[in-house]
Amino acid sequence: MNDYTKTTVIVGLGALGMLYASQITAALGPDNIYFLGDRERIERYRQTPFSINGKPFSFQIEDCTKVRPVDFLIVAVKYGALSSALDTMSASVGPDTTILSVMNGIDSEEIIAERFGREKVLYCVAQGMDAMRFGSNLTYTRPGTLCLGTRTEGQESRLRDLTRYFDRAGISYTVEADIVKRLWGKFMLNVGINQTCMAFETNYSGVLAPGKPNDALIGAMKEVIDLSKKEGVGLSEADMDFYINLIKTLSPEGVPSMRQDGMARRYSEVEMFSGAVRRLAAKHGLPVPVNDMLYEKIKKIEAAYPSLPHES
Ligand SMILES: NC(=O)C1=CN([C@@H]2O[C@H](COP(=O)(O)OP(=O)(O)OC[C@H]3O[C@@H](n4cnc5c(N)ncnc54)[C@H](OP(=O)(O)O)[C@@H]3O)[C@@H](O)[C@H]2O)C=CC1
Ligand SMILES: CC(C)(CO)C(=O)C(=O)O
Repeated sequence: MNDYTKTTVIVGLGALGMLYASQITAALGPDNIYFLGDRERIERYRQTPFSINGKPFSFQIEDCTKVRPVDFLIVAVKYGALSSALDTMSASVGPDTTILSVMNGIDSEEIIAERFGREKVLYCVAQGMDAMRFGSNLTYTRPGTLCLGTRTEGQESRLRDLTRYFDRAGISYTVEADIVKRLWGKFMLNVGINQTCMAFETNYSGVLAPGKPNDALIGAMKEVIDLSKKEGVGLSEADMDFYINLIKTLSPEGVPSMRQDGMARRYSEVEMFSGAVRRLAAKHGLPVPVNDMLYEKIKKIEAAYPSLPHES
């Protein structure tokens, strides 16, 4: 089978799902890429006009119960939806399927590996994109990069197959020597920027300027540096500066995915960020007051949502 006929399936028709589907379709055509849905989603999506940068976006969607195992599977849902996504994707996973999670946080790969087998899961960190989804409309100017790596012996050929496919699909990637450090570096950024933008209801310029949000950004990231040392990962302030500089390359009016959730009154990934920091910090007896403050602020915002919103 050549790389043009490899089949890719995406779980999560949101910001990143649309971003990668459109890139793959533009390079390789629409035939071998589709989204997975249950009956309700398929019906709902058929009645919804989707767009990317103002242009209509069309896509294939298949009933998740009626599909066969595929070559590549991209998991692109929010943290709260991961457990349902595992059910959605189960018929698409066979012994040769390679699974990639573009989710933020430090544990989605572990959760997926527990269900489907660790040999199938390559590690991935999605960074540098300025994707913003409001409703069914995605805008972006920077598609970012997927940082890839392995943590299980014997995955070299899976990684080689994937990078060959990405070369043809025009998806930017790097292969990381230390994927755990990369995962934690991005986690540190999200714990800072995503939570601060949501908690203070602001955008990148509001967080980067001197003031309380900026203090929270730096404080929350420094707590992750301390935690990373306890966990044997060893992030440094140089890593923090690298990630803050990355945010400075994005549009000052832009907002991260978590603030997009807040604006749409969707429950956020707070458990994947300060929730995880607090759980790990408790294990080490490490105080994390900035993350405690952000956690409480975000929970309070969510508690004031008018009614249970739909996930999208
Ligand atoms: N947006 C960004 O710029 C970046 C995001 N990330 C991370 O990537 C992950 C995805 O984020 P993002 O793309 O923004 O998320 P979105 O909220 O834009 O999209 C997630 C989509 O998943 C769908 N979904 C939920 N459950 C299921 C299911 N069981 N089966 C099929 N579809 C499902 C939802 O659709 P429905 O409406 O039908 O429920 C929703 O549209 C997150 O972990 C985020 O932190 C990482 C880097 C950048
Ligand atoms: C920090 C950022 C914007 C990186 O692209 C991100 O990961 C997010 O929006 O969740």
